[in-house]
Amino acid sequence: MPSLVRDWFGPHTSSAADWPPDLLIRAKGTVTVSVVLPARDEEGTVGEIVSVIRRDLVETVPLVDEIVVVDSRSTDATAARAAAAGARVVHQDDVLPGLPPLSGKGEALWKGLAASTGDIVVFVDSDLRNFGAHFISGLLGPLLTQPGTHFVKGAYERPLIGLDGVVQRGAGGRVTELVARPMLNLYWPELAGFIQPLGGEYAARRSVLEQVPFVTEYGVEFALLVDLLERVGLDAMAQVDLGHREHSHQSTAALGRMAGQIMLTAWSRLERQGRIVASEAPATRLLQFDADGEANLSDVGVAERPPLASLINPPVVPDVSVKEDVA
Ligand SMILES: O=c1ccn([C@@H]2O[C@H](COP(=O)(O)OP(=O)(O)O[C@H]3O[C@H](CO)[C@@H](O)[C@H](O)[C@H]3O)[C@@H](O)[C@H]2O)c(=O)[nH]1
Ligand SMILES: O=C(O)[C@H](O)COP(=O)(O)O
Repeated sequence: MPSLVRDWFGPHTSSAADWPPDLLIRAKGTVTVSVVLPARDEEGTVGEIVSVIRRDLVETVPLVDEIVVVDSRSTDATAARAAAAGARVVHQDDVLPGLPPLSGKGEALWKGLAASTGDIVVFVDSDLRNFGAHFISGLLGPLLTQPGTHFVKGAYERPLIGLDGVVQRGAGGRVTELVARPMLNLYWPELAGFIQPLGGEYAARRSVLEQVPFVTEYGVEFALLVDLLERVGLDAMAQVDLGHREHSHQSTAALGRMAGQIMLTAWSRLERQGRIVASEAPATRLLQFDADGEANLSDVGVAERPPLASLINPPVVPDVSVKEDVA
């Protein structure tokens, strides 16, 4: 391991087993904790996740003060299932309704940050199939016990589970391995020690989350790592091993679009940091061919919400980059 990463990795990597809830409840004091779950068409999993959080981390040990599900334009029973399980459900486009709506996961998280109140915010995906309370207590450990830690990312083994149910251990996280990890190593090698840079489970202090922009769509995790490195420094960032993680896999074509969004996000940070001077902006169109040779054109452009703290004093108009029209 390069020494820069090795020096960070040991002292900043722990395991969920190091942070049992009954130890954390003593450290919590008056600090409040929100769990925010972005959810687009997750009726099959969101209710169970919310139920486990309520049972284990609200009723058994009062570690979590608020559970907010951000319904991200679902067309199924996601909102009803989440509400029935005891979450407060907000609809993505109803939060800060004066702003023009943007789309995707990053928008759902930013709206979730705006709609929640906890001093610490834990983000958890709603499509997890093996969720346990340790996902949340593990992420809270360093934040509740170490004042200098501001951001904690989950790490795990990620299987790839085929439609036939065959499990390939360690083969999940295809965009992580083929795009995000190489990009981080090339341009932000300090971040190379994060085992799962794109994982959807992470927690941070509100005071810090409100100071950084949120990229929309699937650019949000990559941008948060790069922007938080700049804002709080590597020493304030940590990771916790949460065991293994199973989720719903997207198709290869959908992951191609995710990869495009992440590449554009990386490009935006390189440009902002003055490390590339481009003669023209990259295209945001992605042309993909299916098995029958049919061409499909998508827009993989990402937009950006400004730091939430900047909205307290208007201008209320967000810093939104306009997506290219692919029609
Ligand atoms: O428009 C959207 C798209 C997704 N989601 C939710 O976001 C979570 C993650 O989305 P998913 O489509 O399952 O992403 P993955 O294929 O699992 O992508 C991985 O990589 C992404 C890019 O970093 C991360 O955002 C994800 O959290 C991470 O799991 C799920 O709860 C979704 O319901 C929304 O709320 N709105
Ligand atoms: O994080 C990733 O790389 C993407 O979510 C893809 O994950 P998967 O290969 O496990 O579907």
